[in-house]
Amino acid sequence: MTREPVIGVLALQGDVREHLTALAAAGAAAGPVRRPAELAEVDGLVIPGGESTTMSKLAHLFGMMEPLRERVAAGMPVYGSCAGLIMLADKILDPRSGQETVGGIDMIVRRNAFGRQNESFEAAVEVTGVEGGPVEGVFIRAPWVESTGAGVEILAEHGGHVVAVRQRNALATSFHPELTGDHRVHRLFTDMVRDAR
Ligand SMILES: NC(=O)CC[C@H](N)C(=O)O
Repeated sequence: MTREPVIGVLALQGDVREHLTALAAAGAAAGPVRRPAELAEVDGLVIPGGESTTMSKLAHLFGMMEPLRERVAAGMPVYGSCAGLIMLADKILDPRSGQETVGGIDMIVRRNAFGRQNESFEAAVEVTGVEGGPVEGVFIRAPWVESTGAGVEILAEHGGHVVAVRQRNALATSFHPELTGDHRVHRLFTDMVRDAR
């Protein structure tokens, strides 16, 4: 018997509850992760949207930065949306001073690239690997991917900018599928976690 995959949501800051709901709808057992011991228990992890500068600070404070780096480097499936995408970038073009990332995707990202809070928008985005038509992309002070290394698969673009990528075990989107009630991206990630076990 195979149990359902256990997927954590990094719960230091950001829209944790929405991801937990989407993961449950996608068929995963989902729970919040704040401590290294909780991280050790999960098969995969979502890093939510929020504010990457704050999340980075809290990850240090909670002793999570190194454990996160280790597990991502060891192949744990991980999905980051918006601020989570920034956390998975090997490099930020315009980091706040002292801002660090977990890394895992060979890309350079630009924070707040699509504009400020009041320039947030929604757009239909065709995502490679997501069947059944475009997803409704919710972009809130969203980053874009400025450049990618050779091992990075580009899954989606919007307005000529890369907004979804995958490299090995790491998936990331500039937008927030957890806010739409469409669980196809979470299902894609849940399948990645299932395949990795
Ligand atoms: N909605 C979001 O996650 C915004 C991300 C935010 N601009 C950051 O730099 O972290």
